[in-house]
Amino acid sequence: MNITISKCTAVNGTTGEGKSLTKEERKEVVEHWIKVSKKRLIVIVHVGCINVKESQELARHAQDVGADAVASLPSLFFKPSNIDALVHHCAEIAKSAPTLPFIYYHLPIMTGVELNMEDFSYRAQKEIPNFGGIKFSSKDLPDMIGVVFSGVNVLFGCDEQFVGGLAMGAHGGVGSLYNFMPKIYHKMIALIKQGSLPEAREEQMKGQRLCRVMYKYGNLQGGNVAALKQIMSYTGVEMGPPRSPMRECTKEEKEKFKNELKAIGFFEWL
Ligand SMILES: CC(=O)N[C@@H]([C@@H](O)[C@H](O)[C@H](O)CO)[C@@H](O)CC(=O)C(=O)O
Repeated sequence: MNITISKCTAVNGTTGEGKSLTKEERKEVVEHWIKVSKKRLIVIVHVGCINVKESQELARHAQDVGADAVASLPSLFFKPSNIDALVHHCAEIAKSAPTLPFIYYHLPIMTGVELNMEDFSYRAQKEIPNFGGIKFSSKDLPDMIGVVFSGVNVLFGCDEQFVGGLAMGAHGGVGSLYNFMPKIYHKMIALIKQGSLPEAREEQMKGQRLCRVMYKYGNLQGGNVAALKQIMSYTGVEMGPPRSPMRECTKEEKEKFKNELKAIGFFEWL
């Protein structure tokens, strides 16, 4: 069993954050990540857009500049209403970067597209020659285990449920908490591998404590990404302000936020 976790920003290049960026900015971010990663990191470029042409352009760009894989959400306004439409949409994007694995990015809470991923997996393996797996950011673990048994790679994306995801067969994780508390998540992997479930749960509870504070400020700021950026700044990595419709914390909020993180022990987990 080879389980890995990945820092979301490092691996996806243009995901959570990237959804607020223009196409040109996204290309710039990708080029920069590829330059600084110098092949030490796997760079998976998220290319989901509101229309397929722009996704194809970003996929081509990712392939041209040396990315390792592309990933895409479904189309975000005209949403695929059935598996046929989703497979077709993914195939259209995947064929624009034919030498790279294509990963479908299943994030129903944000996209509203909640099709059965087990059914999708069987179809995608047959119909998308470079299909490489699913980033599974849904809490529907029964659906996830179906994907695992279809033979498809699963990168799990619900950080507050990582232990559950691993227990159900996820092969790795891509998420936002790994940006600032990777040690805790590496520990979860090690504990699961050695069969120490109670200890793994202890570590998972830290993730849950973090999420409860993060959601509170994410709600105030108009989105979790804004709160996640704020947490990054407490670890010494300044990410700049979030983009509209999210907002930065006020000075008082920043102080309170930091104190609440201190109270749960966050700074000892780094
Ligand atoms: C809905 C959402 O934003 N999910 C996050 C999680 O990492 C999430 O922040 C974490 O599980 C806490 O809820 C990722 O799966 C999403 C992500 O990696 C991305 O948008 O690129």
